Amino acid sequence: MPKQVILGAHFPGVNNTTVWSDPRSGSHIEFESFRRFAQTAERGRFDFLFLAEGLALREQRGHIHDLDVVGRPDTLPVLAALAGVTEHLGLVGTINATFNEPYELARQFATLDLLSQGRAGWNVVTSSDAFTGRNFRRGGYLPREHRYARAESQVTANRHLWDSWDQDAVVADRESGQFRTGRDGDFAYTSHFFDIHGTFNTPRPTQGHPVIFQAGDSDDGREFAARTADAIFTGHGSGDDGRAFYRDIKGRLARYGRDPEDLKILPAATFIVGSTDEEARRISDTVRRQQVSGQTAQLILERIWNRDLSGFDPDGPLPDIEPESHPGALVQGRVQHVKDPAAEVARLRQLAADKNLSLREVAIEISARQNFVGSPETIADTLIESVETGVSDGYILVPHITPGGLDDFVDHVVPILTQRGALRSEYAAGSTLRDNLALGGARSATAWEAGSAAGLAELAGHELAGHDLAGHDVTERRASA
Ligand SMILES: Cc1cc2nc3c(=O)[nH]c(=O)nc-3n(C[C@H](O)[C@H](O)[C@H](O)COP(=O)(O)O)c2cc1C
Repeated sequence: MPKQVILGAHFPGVNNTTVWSDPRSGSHIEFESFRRFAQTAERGRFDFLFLAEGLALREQRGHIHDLDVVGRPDTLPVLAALAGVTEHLGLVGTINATFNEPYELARQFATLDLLSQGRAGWNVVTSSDAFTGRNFRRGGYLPREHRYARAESQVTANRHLWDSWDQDAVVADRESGQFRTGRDGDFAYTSHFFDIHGTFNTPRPTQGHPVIFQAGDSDDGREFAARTADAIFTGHGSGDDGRAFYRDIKGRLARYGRDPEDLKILPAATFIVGSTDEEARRISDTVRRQQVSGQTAQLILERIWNRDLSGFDPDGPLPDIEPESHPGALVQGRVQHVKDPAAEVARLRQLAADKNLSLREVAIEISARQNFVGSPETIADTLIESVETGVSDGYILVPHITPGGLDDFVDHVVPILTQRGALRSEYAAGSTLRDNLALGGARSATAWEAGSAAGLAELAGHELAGHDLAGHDVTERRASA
């Protein structure tokens, strides 16, 4: 039997992947789109649906990105509504750890977990810049390197809150008149970032703790995941790059007393299903042109040039001006910046010369590439092989058409995955998201903290001695915060 392929379905909302003009594309805010998408994922016996979070409308040249305006309704109400129209599907939402308070988040995720009977997951992100922070009363709160320290403290505080009630504390026995037993919701948690104590007012989540995801690629982000998360959402999804990321992350776990299976690695993946490989390739070429209009091509290259390229003809050659080395304020609200613009521009010029490409064709070439393109058999085999050979533990699929694009995968690829034994033929009765991901029971907050402390002590004595360790030195953080 092959290993099970974990499958998530990402409703992308705002994204250059999305071909909003396709007749099968629907609204990205009306509930009907989410309902249809979620029920399709459940028909395919996926593990979970996944939502990202956008806290600021991204800007380029001072203008907001058009798709942003319609694309990202608030995560938790959408997931709560979906809990009512699905039965088995996990509901994973991205919520930042920087601008929220533990008490409110613990209540929200406990409630989602209880409403959905154990299907909640939290993708913990930190967000990355003051541009996002200015929407909150704290402005550009927290230097980047301290955000993971807050995130870790945030998750730990949430775990203490979830642990404050016993699982079976509420008995509501009419005969005996006893309403509750067990622990009483008292909690106390103090760190550099929080000092909270009181009585938690929401019963323990069905899963004990909702499943914790992480997304963020720096060394601090990876260590945070190794210490704290049950799953990682990543862009490293194919070939040697995926394998290197997988090895790197799984290799960090032992230090914190964890096994490789305790943290699932789930890259984002786009797909194009055709009746043959050849047909899929043809569709893929068309989709890539749809995804990258002339104007989008200019925007994509501006992120590399860090300069206004609106005066350059998308169907003409690459701009003959040199890039600015620093991103400056041209692009706001995007997490990925090009590390060495001059080197990247040189690479693109070579690419354009080798293949005789226009500005737009270069943009198409370097972006919007679909991960899985082929017949249903080809895609199923590639997925299975990726999981068998240590590229990932599964994928979070991002259809380029929402909500209609997931049907191609569910109707054609899922039956083959099931037939090959790589995907469940039905959900196990009463299974939670944690069960479906084979994560085992939730560890207590105290057990997580002990694992982290032991690993951090070991780290401090080893290769990272002298490194900031995401600001774990409380004295230092106090001084600079
Ligand atoms: C695959 C991936 C998905 C992400 N999704 C989101 C998101 O939905 N919302 C958000 O605010 N940040 C998101 N982030 C950004 C991270 O929260 C983080 O702020 C950023 O990557 C900077 O951290 P890093 O230096 O560790 O990568 C994502 C990052 C990655 C790598």
